[in-house]
Parts: sequence; structure tokens; C-alpha cells
Amino acid sequence: MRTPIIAGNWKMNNTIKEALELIEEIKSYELNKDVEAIVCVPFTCLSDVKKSLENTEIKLGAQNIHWEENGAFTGEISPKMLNEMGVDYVIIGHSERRQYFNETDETVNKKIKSSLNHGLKPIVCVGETLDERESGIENDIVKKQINKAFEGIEEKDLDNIVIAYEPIWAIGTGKTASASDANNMLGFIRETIGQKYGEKKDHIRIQYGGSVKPSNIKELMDKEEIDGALVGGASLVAKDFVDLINF
Ligand SMILES: O=C[C@H](O)COP(=O)(O)O
Repeated sequence: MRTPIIAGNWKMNNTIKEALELIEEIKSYELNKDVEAIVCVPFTCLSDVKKSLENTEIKLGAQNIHWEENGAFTGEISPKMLNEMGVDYVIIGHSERRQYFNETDETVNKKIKSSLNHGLKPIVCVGETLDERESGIENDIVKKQINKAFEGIEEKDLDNIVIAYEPIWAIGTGKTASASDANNMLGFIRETIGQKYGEKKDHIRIQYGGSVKPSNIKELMDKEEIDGALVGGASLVAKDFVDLINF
């Protein structure tokens, strides 16, 4: 039995003041304790949000990481620094990082290993572009991303890794993959994991991401392979985020 997992990715939104207001509003609602809820906030908000989440079950996430512990990497944040701030999860390889900041399958792999070595749980993002889907090569693309991401990752680490499948054409566009398309791709990802790790594939949690909203969460979560959602826009509205957690 895999625990459902709903993660909000705030992206580059919310000042500290706005972040604290949003968290306070989320905390004013009753949340389903059987669902793991995470807020992945900008680096600048981590410390304040951490304090505000005390005495709640909501976990804290970051949106990126560098793989080195320290050094001459201007503008970067290390796993040691995130660990010190009490961060639980870190998003790795989000398509926006791959598209705008030269994130590659190689750096994704390094970041996953480094996160795990520092007690941080990676949320590993994969997904194809619209062109790739229309060319019918989405499975090849996602398989390559998965295989590269998991190079050198040990079976014992699978329980601490989450995969998020986000078709790039569905992010922030209002277009969602149909629940059955998403389910099929997540099943394919699980099979790909199974080729390397055997039955352990049934342990890893896989989320769908891309225009997830209160109106479509139930249909997605009803699917066998979908263990949760990585949510952008709807996670910025307290009631919507709560409705997703309480699907
Ligand atoms: O990380 C979240 C995804 O990019 C989805 O964003 P969205 O829910 O705004 O489409």
C-alpha cells in the first residue's frame, strides 16, 4: 500500500509574508492525515515556512539543489544547507529547470545521489514535450530519463524517492493528460523501474503533474498507478490545495 502524496510546487511565487499567509490559511482547514502533503517553497521562504509548519503533518520541500556540499558555485544551494533547514523533500529535474537552466539527465542523477546521501527525499521529474508525444516517442523519452536518473541508485533507496511524471505540454496550460493516459504512462514508468529493481517497483510512489485541480484530482487518484500529484498553480490557492489533499 503506497501512501498518497500531494506536493505543491510554488515555483517562483510568494514573498515570505505571502508564504506565511498562505500556510496560515492552509492550516485553518482540517487535512486528511492519510495523505502526505508537501509544500515546495522558494529558498527564501524555507526557514519561516519550516517554523510555521511546526505541529503540523505538512512536510517541507525545496525546488532545486546542487550536488556538491560546498564550493565555488555562485548562486547555488547545497544539500547540507537544505538539510540544516529541516527540508524533507527536494524537486529534481523539473522541466522548467531542464528547459531554462540546462538541467540534464546527468545532473539530475548527481542531484538524486547527493540528496539521498544527505537525508533528503528527491521528487524526480520526467516528461515529454508536445512534439515528442505527437511523434509517438514519449515512452522512449521517459524511459531514457528514468534509466539515466536511476543510474547507480541502490534498491534500498527506492522507498525514499518519488517520481513525478509531468508531460511538459500539460504544465500550466490547463491541458491535463487524460486520467487513463497518465495512468498508462505511470504504469510504463513502474515497469521501467521493475526492469532494474524487480518487485521493488511496487514500492516507489509516482505522481502525475500538469494542470491538476480540485475538479480532476479524484479521477486521477482513482487510477491504480497514480499515487499523487505534483501541483503548480492550484497549490498557490489555500482552499484548492486543501481540496487536493482531501480528495
Ligand atoms: O510542478 C508542477 C507542475 O509544473 C505543474 O504545474 P501546474 O499544476 O501549474 O500545471
